[in-house]
Amino acid sequence: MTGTDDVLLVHGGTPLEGEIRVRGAKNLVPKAMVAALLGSEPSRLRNVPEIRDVRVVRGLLELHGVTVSKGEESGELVLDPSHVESANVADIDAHAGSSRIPILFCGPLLHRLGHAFIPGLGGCDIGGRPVNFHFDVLREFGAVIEKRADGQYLEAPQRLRGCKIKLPYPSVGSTEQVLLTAVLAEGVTELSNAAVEPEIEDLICVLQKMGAIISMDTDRTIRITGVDKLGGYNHRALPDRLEAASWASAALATEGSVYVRGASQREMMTFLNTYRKVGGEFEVDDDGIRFWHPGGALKAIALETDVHPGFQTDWQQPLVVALTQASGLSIVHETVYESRLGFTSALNQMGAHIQLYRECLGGMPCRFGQRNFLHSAVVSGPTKLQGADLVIPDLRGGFSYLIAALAAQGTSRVHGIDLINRGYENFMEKLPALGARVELPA
Ligand SMILES: CC(=O)N[C@H]1[C@@H](OP(=O)(O)OP(=O)(O)OC[C@H]2O[C@@H](n3ccc(=O)[nH]c3=O)[C@H](O)[C@@H]2O)O[C@H](CO)[C@@H](O)[C@@H]1O
Ligand SMILES: C=C(OP(=O)(O)O)C(=O)O
Repeated sequence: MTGTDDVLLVHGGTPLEGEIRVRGAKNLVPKAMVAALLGSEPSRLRNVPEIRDVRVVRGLLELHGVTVSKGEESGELVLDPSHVESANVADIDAHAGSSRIPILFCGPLLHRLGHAFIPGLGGCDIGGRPVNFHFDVLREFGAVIEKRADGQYLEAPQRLRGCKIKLPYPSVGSTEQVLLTAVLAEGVTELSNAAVEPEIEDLICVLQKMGAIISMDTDRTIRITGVDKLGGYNHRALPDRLEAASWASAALATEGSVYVRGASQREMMTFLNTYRKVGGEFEVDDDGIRFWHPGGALKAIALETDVHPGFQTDWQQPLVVALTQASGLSIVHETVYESRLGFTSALNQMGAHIQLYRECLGGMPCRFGQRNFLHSAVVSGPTKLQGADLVIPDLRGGFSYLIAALAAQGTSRVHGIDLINRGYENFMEKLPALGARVELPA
């Protein structure tokens, strides 16, 4: 989608009503695809959504000699890593800036080839997003890393060795980096202060199916005993709890009712508690969750994002739009990314009252408190929103703008909607299916 195709006209004021389906998680599927590189046999991944991050990783895997084909069922990929050693990676630069996943190729490529080249990373612009933890842990395993103008060049002069690591912060990507590297390293790796997001547990399930030996303690410690060889896996990806929560927030902000087929309660417990506190209702059944606005006033809340099992940061932006419709003052403290509240200035242009603060307004001071980042917000509501011209800043901010435009009176022009394809499967079909009045400009 380019040019005017990348603009969506949203005519607001209609509640979202109906049913949509979510498939496998954006934050698991691409990583499970990378894990296939570690195997000596083909892997089968099911419940794969058609989103851009999956296409990007597919392209990178193919460049590295992995054959990726459709399986028998819809949403199934078969990944065959038999020819990785003979791959030609001359075109890898074309993938620079496309997503954050290339950094996770380090361990698997070092094991298979003894070297790896990682082009510049992409991902959402919601903070500095350094990768220092990743390279620090890879050095602990014995990798040698050289920064070049076009990316990072890594070598493993000998087989990588298991090690004892403590992450400075429970980073999701760094935990996955350790897992994907330690499973084939020599000896035992002990990772403390690890992230324990549901997508990480699902990645551990994938690796265990391949033959890895991984145990998790209750204190964020993960122990991995390296093995000499891994096989393939057959795995159904866990559902996307982030997309599910986005549709739930859209139902609340537009005073609608949306059944999210595929949504799973277990991974959404913290979100569901918060949803209930705001005044949203939900009903869980075996196939999904229905979310709705029961009528009457929504309630203001205090919200702090955190690592799992806290309130996931990717849930924050869509829910903030619903908080503009709650009565009273809501407080939002973003503790995972230092710049994830910038999207609120456009909401203010639409009529919201959101004031940002440098101080930690949550219960606990966070890493950003003394560092001049506008990472807390006070949302005063309820406020009527008016349609506006909006430019999408990042993935969740983009979906939040769609929600705001749907909740607003009048028409909004939303620019840059292609970015939403990174993580929301078929959202252009799902919106009208829920009764949203959206159109591409003539
Ligand atoms: C593709 C994917 O799965 N993306 C998710 C992943 O991102 P990602 O894995 O990039 O996020 P991390 O958990 O690593 O980042 C968390 C915090 O750690 C910091 N940090 C991280 C690595 C590092 O080397 N140095 C460092 O300082 C980051 O700047 C950030 O402040 O987890 C985030 C937190 O749940 C989610 O918002 C993203 O949707
Ligand atoms: C921040 C996100 O993703 P990424 O890490 O891929 O940029 C997200 O999914 O909201």
